[in-house]
Amino acid sequence: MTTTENVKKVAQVLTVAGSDSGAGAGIQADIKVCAARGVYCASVITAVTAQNTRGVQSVHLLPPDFVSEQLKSVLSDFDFDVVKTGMLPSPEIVEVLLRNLTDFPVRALVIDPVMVSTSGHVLAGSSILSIFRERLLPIADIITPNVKEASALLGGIRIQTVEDMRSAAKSLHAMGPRFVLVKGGDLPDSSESVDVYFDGKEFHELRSPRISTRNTHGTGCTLASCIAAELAKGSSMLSAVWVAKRFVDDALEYSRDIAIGTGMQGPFDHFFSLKKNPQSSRCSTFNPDDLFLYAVTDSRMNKKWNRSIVDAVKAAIEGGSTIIQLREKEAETREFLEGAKACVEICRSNGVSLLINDRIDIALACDADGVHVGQSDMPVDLVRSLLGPDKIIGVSCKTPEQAHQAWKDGADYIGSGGVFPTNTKANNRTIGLDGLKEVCKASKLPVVAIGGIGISNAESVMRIDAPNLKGVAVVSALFDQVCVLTQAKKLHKTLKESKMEN
Ligand SMILES: Cc1ncc(COP(=O)(O)OP(=O)(O)O)c(N)n1
Ligand SMILES: Cc1nc(C(=O)O)sc1CCOP(=O)(O)O
Ligand SMILES: [Mg+2]
Repeated sequence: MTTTENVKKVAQVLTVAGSDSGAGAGIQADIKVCAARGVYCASVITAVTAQNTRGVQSVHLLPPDFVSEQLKSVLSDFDFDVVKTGMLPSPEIVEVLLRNLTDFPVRALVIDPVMVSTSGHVLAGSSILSIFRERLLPIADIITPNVKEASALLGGIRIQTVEDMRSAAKSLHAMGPRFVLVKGGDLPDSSESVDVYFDGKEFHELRSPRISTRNTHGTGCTLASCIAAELAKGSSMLSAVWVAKRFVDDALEYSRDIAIGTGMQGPFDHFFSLKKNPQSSRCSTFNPDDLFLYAVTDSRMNKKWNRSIVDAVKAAIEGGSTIIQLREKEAETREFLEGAKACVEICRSNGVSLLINDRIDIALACDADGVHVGQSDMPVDLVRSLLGPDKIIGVSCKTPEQAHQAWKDGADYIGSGGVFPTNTKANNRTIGLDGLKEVCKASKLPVVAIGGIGISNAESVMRIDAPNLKGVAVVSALFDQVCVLTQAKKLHKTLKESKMEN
């Protein structure tokens, strides 16, 4: 028996779904992803499937009364933050779910309208469509259909383009859910995986490179459960959706070549983050192309222009910045932490990574995506051991020796400068374009150039012949300006043009 004084609240999800004997999808995937995201997951089983990596051999529906028994057991006992549904194979089972949700109201409901398995087996037929449309969708916080499921829910309309996905998302939103995510993984002929998110007012297209692997069984269940897990921890909806998309991409990337089973639909590894080796092919959320337009904030400039850190970051992202670093040299710890937490939320909602300059403590406290450290800050190997394998670590290097060490220590990227003289950082040694080239040549790591860079000279930087030079990091060119948004847009355009010319 626990007393109320010493209880520690644990984020909790309930999944109501089918069992997959191969453990790639269904209940088994849901429990794994929640565990990987640090969330407790209870399970109510609606059906038991006999399936493996070759397909679904047989499906056994549990009696609705017994599904109801399970729902009552857990809903009357646990304090769920989110209920997530997967395979709801009959109208009777949907009916008992609805009844239990009336008896035990929940805070958030994530509906993954599972209808057909990856192998093409029907898991819930057309008989469930009307109860879904009329009773379940109107109470959902988010629904996550793929294009086939979206089409079925909308009476069989054709969905073949991103434009079709947008109008499908709008029509589904009109049926009542607060948010809609139409997953475009099945769209033909695309090098990208594009998901369309609609909140009733705005659309967001969530894009990522398509990962070529046979190990995709369970991606839908994983995505929906990861959204549920992030919501349970307190994320906003858009931020939860971005985190879930990145989680699935990272898991697929890590599991690209694993071999489990002999069929065409292999499972992937939900616990990849426990296994990654910092020295080798780490596949954190870091994409080197994110270094393209790297915005570094400055507390003095924000003060001078009477701008909050949040407004500065919002404008930089809207203008096309692809990664943000909070470099608040003069901020008090408490004020910095509050600003950093708000910026983490904004960045997550826009799929942009947020790093903290120097302050490992702040990065840990606000769950930032990583840190940037210099040669006189905490050593990279120690930062890695404090932050773990998933976080992004950047390190400043002025020499080939430092660049070589950065890779050995497990950094993700190098910031190299000052390329040109700067007024932003006192007594900074300028290394010039030649110094930048030497650093790039000495390392396998991606490099971002920094120091005195702006619209007038960004092209000369991007033109140096170094494939691992990924972009420019700027402070005053964005933040010591009347309008951050306008300057970010202009710089983004200049960078894009010089990239196309290369
Ligand atoms: C992207 C990037 N590159 C270099 C730096 C400089 O870091 P550091 O040498 O630690 O100097 P301070 O920024 O702490 O003054 C950076 N911040 N970002
Ligand atoms: C923070 C920082 N680091 C540098 C380095 O050489 O490592 S130069 C620099 C300041 C960059 O500011 P601006 O874009 O205003 O010149
Ligand atoms: Mg530093």
